[in-house]
Amino acid sequence: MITIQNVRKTFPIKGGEFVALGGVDLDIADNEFVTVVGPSGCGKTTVMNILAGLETPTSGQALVREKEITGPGPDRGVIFQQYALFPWLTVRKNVEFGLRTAGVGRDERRERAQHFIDLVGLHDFADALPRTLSGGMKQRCAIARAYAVNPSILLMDEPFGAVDALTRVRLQEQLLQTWSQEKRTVVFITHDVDEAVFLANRVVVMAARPGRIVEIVDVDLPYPRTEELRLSPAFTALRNRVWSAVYHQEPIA
Ligand SMILES: Nc1ncnc2c1ncn2[C@@H]1O[C@H](COP(=O)(O)OP(=O)(O)OP(=O)(O)O)[C@@H](O)[C@H]1O
Repeated sequence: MITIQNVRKTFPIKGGEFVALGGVDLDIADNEFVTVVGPSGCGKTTVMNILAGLETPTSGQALVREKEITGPGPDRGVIFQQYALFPWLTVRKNVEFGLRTAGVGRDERRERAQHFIDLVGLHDFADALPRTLSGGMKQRCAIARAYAVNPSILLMDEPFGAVDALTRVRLQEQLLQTWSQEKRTVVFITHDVDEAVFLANRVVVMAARPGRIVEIVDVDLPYPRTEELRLSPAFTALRNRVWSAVYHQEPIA
């Protein structure tokens, strides 16, 4: 369970302070898939950085299982838009990396890495170097690497932002397949309204100046989410609702 309680975050700027988050409250249940969508600068990455333990709130609290987040930890895996793979290591070695750091023995490392490499569909590329992989494959490798250390929470900041539209759709389906087999709590940031609705149990819509939550939309659609579902009236209705919440935000005085 993640609890965000009245979190404010300000940054000093010339002549005062900039309010990046002006009081954010959110509870996320274990194994829930939450997406966060909103215009540029509304504070999505700031929320993520606070959950990752890379930033601290100016006031308010962020907690995991009732314990205040005080820094990064193995209970939270972070996946960014840039792949952040080690270019000199093969897929397998990249996935094993965190396990090695955690002191997991060789055989178990192998086994766990192989499990997640298979799960993200990179079986045939386990011994390939990142530069020989497509963008989508690199991102699947990053997902396998995050999963391998067995965090209960995955924090994903625009992970599919750098790939083409078709690959993006495939990656969404792949991620949901992985998640349905290995449930984790996922907080997933995106600019893409379709992606936000397709993936989530709940879509959190944020607005800027100050960064805040303006609406939370329950996505009451069954998993597995399929292409057919993506084209259904129920999906379109939810997508339109989220779209309106994002793009028809009242400018505030
Ligand atoms: N270190 C900092 N110093 C000053 N301002 C900052 C700092 N970090 C973030 N901000 C400001 O806080 C606001 C929120 O930034 P954040 O990166 O969280 O937004 P975002 O919603 O993730 O945006 P985008 O979608 O463009 O990535 C922005 O206006 C940004 O300029």
